[in-house]
Amino acid sequence: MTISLSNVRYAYPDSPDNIVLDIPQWSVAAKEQFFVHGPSGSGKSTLLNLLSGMAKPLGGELSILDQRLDTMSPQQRDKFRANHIGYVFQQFNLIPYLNAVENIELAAHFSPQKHVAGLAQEIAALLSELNISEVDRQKPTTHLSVGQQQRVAIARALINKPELLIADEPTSSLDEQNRDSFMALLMTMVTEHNTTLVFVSHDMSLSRYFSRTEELSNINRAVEAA
Ligand SMILES: Nc1ncnc2c1ncn2[C@@H]1O[C@H](COP(=O)(O)OP(=O)(O)OP(=O)(O)O)[C@@H](O)[C@H]1O
Repeated sequence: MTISLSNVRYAYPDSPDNIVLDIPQWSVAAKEQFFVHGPSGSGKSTLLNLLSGMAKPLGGELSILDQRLDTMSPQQRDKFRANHIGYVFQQFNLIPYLNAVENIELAAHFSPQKHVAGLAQEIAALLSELNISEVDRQKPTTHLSVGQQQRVAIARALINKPELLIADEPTSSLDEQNRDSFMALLMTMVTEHNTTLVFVSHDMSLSRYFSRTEELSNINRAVEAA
């Protein structure tokens, strides 16, 4: 299993009585493309924070790639994330004044052992695969179209060859056409790279792209109690 949760509970430190997540059992197999659906405030981003090691469960067992995140120190979780997990965010979070290559180099910097042979060639290959021209690679990313920024964000998420890719509503600010092309490209890339994908959104229409779909309320007991 790429992801395995058992009796995982979480509350934010400033509201310890408000249990946001209480997940008895949940798992995602390697190379699965998993869609987690839920309304605003249901805990989707919180779940992703736990999976990526940015937050630590209050209790229970949380394993990613057969390693227990819940017993790691914050530093160990940071290192684990850099080495094994890619992230695509809602607003892509590219650094606007850096160009595409520099944005990707920065991500690669946090996982140096994955790039023993030619980082520049790896970036060039990925950007070619994603159809970002030589000229566009040199522009600050604010000067790129939304569609181009999406593709740079995918390249940045994949440069460290993560076994697990996490996507947090990356289509929420896109029009229908951009959304469809982003989804098609994302699915092609994760299939080609044998990446496990966990994608959260409130937009149920996206479920058609995925091999598995789950309502967060079906795995999270805290929702019923709320
Ligand atoms: N930093 C925080 N401190 C305290 N409570 C928080 C914090 N972040 C989120 N919450 C609470 O946790 C619950 C789940 O929030 P979360 O952001 O995970 O939901 P979501 O499903 O991702 O929502 P959205 O679709 O609107 O992004 C909400 O009740 C929210 O108020």
